[in-house]
Formats: sequence, structure tokens, C-alpha cells
Amino acid sequence: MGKFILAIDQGTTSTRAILFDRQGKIVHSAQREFKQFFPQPGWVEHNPNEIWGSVLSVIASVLTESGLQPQEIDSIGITNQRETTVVWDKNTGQPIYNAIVWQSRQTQEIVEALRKNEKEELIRKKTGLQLDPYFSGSKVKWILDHVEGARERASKGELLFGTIDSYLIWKLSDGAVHVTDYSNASRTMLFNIHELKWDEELCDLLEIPMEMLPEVRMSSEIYATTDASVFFGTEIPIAGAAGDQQCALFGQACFHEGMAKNTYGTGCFMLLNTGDKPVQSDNGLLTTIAWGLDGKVTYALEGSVFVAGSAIQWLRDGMRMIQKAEDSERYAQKVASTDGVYVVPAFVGLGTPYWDSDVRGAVFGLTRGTEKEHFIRATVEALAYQTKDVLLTMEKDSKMDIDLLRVDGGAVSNAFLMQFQSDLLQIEVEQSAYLETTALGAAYLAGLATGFFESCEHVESLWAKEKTYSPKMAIEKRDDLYNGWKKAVAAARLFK
Ligand SMILES: Nc1ncnc2c1ncn2[C@@H]1O[C@H](COP(=O)(O)OP(=O)(O)O)[C@@H](O)[C@H]1O
Ligand SMILES: O=P(O)(O)OC[C@H](O)CO
Repeated sequence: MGKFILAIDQGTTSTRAILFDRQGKIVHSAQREFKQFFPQPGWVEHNPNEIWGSVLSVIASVLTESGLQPQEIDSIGITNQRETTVVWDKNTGQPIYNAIVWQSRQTQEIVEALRKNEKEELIRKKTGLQLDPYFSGSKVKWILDHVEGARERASKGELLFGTIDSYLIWKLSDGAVHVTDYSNASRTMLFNIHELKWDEELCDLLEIPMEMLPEVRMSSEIYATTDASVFFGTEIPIAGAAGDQQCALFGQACFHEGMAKNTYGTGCFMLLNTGDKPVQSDNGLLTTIAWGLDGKVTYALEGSVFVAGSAIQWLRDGMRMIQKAEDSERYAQKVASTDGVYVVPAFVGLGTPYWDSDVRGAVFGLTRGTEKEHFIRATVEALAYQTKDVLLTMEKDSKMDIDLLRVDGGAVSNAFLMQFQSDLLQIEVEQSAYLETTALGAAYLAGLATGFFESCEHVESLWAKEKTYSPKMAIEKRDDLYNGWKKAVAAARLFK
């Protein structure tokens, strides 16, 4: 058995390869960014060949820089940007179109047609998802509609569809297996999360031949071994796969019903483990599959905030108010409050609980006394307000009290934000000692399949906390601040 697990974290803007040891500690890592294509306003695409190239390149970097031999790797775990859709030729391996990224709105028309035909409720019931261009189903249809002859080739079994996990496993195994895991399947809008199978009615509705869909497997099992000609001369088990937000839930060891994590990256994604029961939301949360493990599926409720860390990037690149994301903390702390300023960063609409794709960003409460510091502080605070919107919805729909939130992602290094978050939620916010919880989750899933990690209890014992933030703010003040936010969101939604 090798001494390390290699996790591949294929994200929206970059690909990372991280080697973990038996304690879950990072031994070595490499990262590579790739190109974003914006062919038209609101469209976002990636080149799948470039993604594959970035995967090979980061693997080569970790191996050469760490001086390790491929034989020292026990297994590979994959985690991925979710929903992003690739369709490729089964024989040549060539994608027939760019990957359509989760953020892309190019399938809005397809979605609107489904809404007009009153399919929203059917889709929500079967898949647990909101009818939105975010998910893969409409993206597959778009590719089949727009690439000449594609639908016919797909019906003949010549084309394959996959989310990025599926595509990478296919490439790493040199086309030996066409699989995905339950968590990724649950983001396609084609998968019945109750019956745990691809849904014929939904595939018919979107005119997607079922021949092109991958086989759905557990998130932790050996799918295939790497092909020696592709993978540095060695056959290594590919033993785990799950979507990145589900992997973060796993990496945070949120194994029990009622445990929740929030990841503060480009967006914010909060997931609550709901155990073996899918909880239907009436308020805009997604019901999703957290993972499939040991023959069983665990469900989660998910709340999505589309703009979080990217609002801080906007302060840096668009507003040019800060030079580095970290500066936002220093500026925010220079003032005692925002002086009544609210920034609603609805740059691409609002996700949970509003699902309003037409609303746009807005700023309220400006006075002659407003300074840059107030503006920056209000933008940072917006991450916490949006998270509170999500958490309240979760508590309502799950009928559970969330009294602890585990957090990860780039923006958790902002201590002001984390303290404000704890104040606003009036619960403890626990920062994990592990920075790369997403990749760690993928490593755990792979290692559990091969015996590298013994059990979930073993994994749980490895979880360590860096810091706990406890609420300090008076309840009345918190309520006043949050009421102001609700008014700001309501006002922003009037301006369309
Ligand atoms: N100190 C900070 N304060 C606020 N936001 C930050 C800070 N450091 C990083 N960020 C934000 O975190 C995001 C990067 O986090 P990361 O987890 O790497 O995101 P992703 O995986 O979505 O690319 C960026 O959007 C950045 O603006
Ligand atoms: O690649 P990230 O970290 O921005 O995550 C994207 C999510 O998986 C989208 O659902």
C-alpha cells in the first residue's frame, strides 16, 4: 500500500493536485489556472482539453517537486466544480463542444420553456433542484441542439456526457469506465434522487438519449485503475469522487445528521447533513445527495450564494479600493460600523432563498459622510448576511436547530468576517485546522475505499479545529442590522 493519497481538485478557476499522508496532512501540492471563455454576455465555458492538460500538469508538478514515485501513491480521489458539462466522442475522446460551466446562463431559454410548460414542480420533486440553468440537464440539451448531428450520434451511443469527475475518470483510465458518483449525478437535473436512477421522463423532456449517461456509483469505491500509458507508467486505483461542496462536507467530518458546513470561496455553499432522508425544501434550498458510501446514500440540504469572495475581488479589481483580498479585513476594522451602508452584491442575481436571476447589485444608505472603509466593511458583511439568509432557511425547512457551523474556504482567513458571522448567527463558528477541506474530503473517500483510512470514525478523529468564534453582539443590535439587510434586499429586488 502506498503512503500517500493524491487528491485532484478540479475547480472553476484552477486545478489543484494535493498529496495527503495518513494523518490527513498536506505533503505537497500544485495548482494551475486555466482560461475562462465568455463567448457572449452571461456565458461561461472551459476547454475540456485544457482542463485535462491542467490535471496532468499539476500531477507532474507534485511528483517532480516532492521527489515521490507514482508507486508511492495509494489511490486517487477526485473532486470537481459541479454541474459543468462535457460531451465527448466515445471513440476519439474529443469533446464536441466546450465545457459549459455551472455559472453559464446560455440555457436560460431552455429553462424558460420548461417553466412555461409547468415542469418546475415535477423537476423539484424528482431531482430536489430548482429549475435553473445552473444544473447540467439544460446544458446537455443545448450542446445536442447546437452541434450538428450530435443528437443522432448520441442516440447511436457514439457520444458520452459527463460532469468533470466523470470526464477525468474516463481520461485517467483511458476510456475504460464511464461513471459518476451519486453526489455529481444529483446535480444534473436528470437524476431521480428518491429512486436513485436516471429519470426517463426528464431525459425525454430534455431530449437526452440515455445511452450517453454515465453509470452512477458510490462516492467511495474503486472505479478503475489509471492507465499506465496515461499515468506516469503506473496503475493506481481511482477510488473516490464527489462534487466539491459535498467533499468539503466530508472533509469537515460532518458525518452526522444536523451537522453543517459553509464554504466561503467565489460563492458560499452551505450544506446540512440530513442523514438517510431527503428533506424537501419549500423555501429555495436544494435537496441533494451528499455522498454514497458503504452501499448507502446520505442526503443534504444545500443553500447557494453566488457572489461571496468574488465581491471582495470586485472591491479589488473593479472598485480598486483594495490591493489584496486580505486588505478588506484591515479596512473593515478601521470603522466601528458601516454607518448604515448596505451592499447587496447580487451581480448575477440572488440564489437561496430568493432564486431571483433578474435582480442586480445595489448599495443603500450612502451619506456625505460615507467613506471607503464603510463601503468595504458593508461588502464584507454582505457575505455574512447572505449566509444568515441561508441558515435561517435551512433551520426552517429541516426543522433542525443548527447550533454550530464549520467553515472553510479562502475568505475564512478574514477574522473580522468570521466574528461578524458568529455575531449575526448567534452560534459558534468553527474554523477547521485544515485549509484544503475539499481536497481532503476526496482523499478520505478514496482512502476509505482502499483501506488507507480505516473508517469514518477514524476520519472523524483526525478532524482538528484551528479556532472557534463565539457570539459577542447584543441580540437587539444583531436584529437591527439584519432587518436593515432584509430591507436592502427587498429594495434591490424592486429595481429591475
Ligand atoms: N482575507 C480575505 N477576506 C475576504 N475574502 C477573501 C480573503 N482572502 C481570500 N478571499 C476570497 O476568497 C476567494 C478564494 O477562496 P477559494 O476558497 O480559493 O475560492 P474558490 O475555490 O471558489 O476559487 C476569493 O474570491 C477571494 O476574494
Ligand atoms: O469551483 P468552485 O469552488 O467555485 O465550486 C463551484 C461549485 O461546485 C458550483 O456548484
